[in-house]
Amino acid sequence: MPTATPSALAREVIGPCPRNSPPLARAEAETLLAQVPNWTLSPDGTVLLRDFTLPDFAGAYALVERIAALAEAADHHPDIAFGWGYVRLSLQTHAIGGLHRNDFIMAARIETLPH
Ligand SMILES: C[C@H](O)[C@H](O)[C@H]1CNC2=NC(N)=NC(=O)C2=N1
Repeated sequence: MPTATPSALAREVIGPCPRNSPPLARAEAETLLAQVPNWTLSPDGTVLLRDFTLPDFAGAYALVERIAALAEAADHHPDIAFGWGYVRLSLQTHAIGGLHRNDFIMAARIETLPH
């Protein structure tokens, strides 16, 4: 269960997102998606998605705890669903109802967690 070295994207600062910022256009989101290859875009291009498979419920719960701690530290929070053997994440910047660079930074940070 090695911890990945943070990518350049993961080391960027998650800054404030003014409510009038335009969400990323689909083409911009797809360019950033190349830097978080385990993630996908929702069909409408407004949400970043990631599924993890874990060995059991305890493994899923432990990963949720690590993600929650990271999210609190960054003040940027994915929606999380989990159960026996899985964790499902959705990331969006609620303030703008779409994707911001912050979502991709958070996704890249989540990739550094052991799982
Ligand atoms: C006040 C606080 O900084 C904001 O509500 C933050 C908290 N976490 C957040 N998380 C996400 N995913 N989107 C947001 O817009 C958001 N806003």
